[in-house]
Amino acid sequence: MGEEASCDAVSLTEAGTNAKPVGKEVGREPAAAPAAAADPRLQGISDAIRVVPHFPKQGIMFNDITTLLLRPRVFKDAVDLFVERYRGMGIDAVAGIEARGFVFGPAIALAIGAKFIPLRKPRKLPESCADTGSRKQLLLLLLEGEVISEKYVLEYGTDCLEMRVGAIERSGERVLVIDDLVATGGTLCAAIRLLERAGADVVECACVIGLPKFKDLYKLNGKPVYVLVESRE
Ligand SMILES: O=P(O)(O)OC[C@H]1O[C@H](OP(=O)(O)OP(=O)(O)O)[C@H](O)[C@@H]1O
Ligand SMILES: Nc1ncnc2[nH]cnc12
Repeated sequence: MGEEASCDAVSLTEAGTNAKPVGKEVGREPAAAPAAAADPRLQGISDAIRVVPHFPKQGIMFNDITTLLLRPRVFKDAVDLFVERYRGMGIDAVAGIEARGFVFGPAIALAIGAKFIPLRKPRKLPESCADTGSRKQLLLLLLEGEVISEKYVLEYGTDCLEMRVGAIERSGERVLVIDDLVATGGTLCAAIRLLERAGADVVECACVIGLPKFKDLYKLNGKPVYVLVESRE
């Protein structure tokens, strides 16, 4: 198992406001100027996201990606931008966060030749249960099917993510975490903690959208977050 992650989402009271660059890492300085920064596909992606005020709670500007999904050209552009960045980086697995990370993660995983690991909301993953076979077979089955959980706080509530430990098949597998959006970073923190507990090496987190008011405020155990566009709120 990996070391305990030092991972903190921001508290909502720390949030300020910020500008709106695109196609870049947040949460740590990029090693080089982002190649995607001037990519014309980014404007189309930004334009295709609907911003809904006061959903699901008063004061939240909700970034809705379902409008982007209705435009296949733009949807493909978003997937392609990630594929172009991560192809050839020796990524073994793409871990997608339920639910919206499941929309982008599998397409990216298939295109870069990686396996897909679903990080699920509570009580969706079956734990192994066996009443036949040898003691050794039973033990292996239970270990392989073990499900681990991490609770977290996000922009508008609390939740929990779960993963099957056996999805990481050898220590040090290189994993990319995918979601549609990073706000406080609470969800990504929980994802990193789960993967590291299972022995993975989390290379980077990648989201279509970043909320600028939270960037630079969260610590994700030193892991960078790459976002395509910043919210227009
Ligand atoms: O950075 P954070 O403050 O943690 O927030 C980001 C998370 O919030 C949204 O998911 P949500 O929990 O609403 O779940 P859903 O995708 O099932 O709607 C979004 O898809 C991210 O997973
Ligand atoms: N503002 C927001 N829009 C969409 N999803 C979110 N998850 C957390 N904050 C969000």
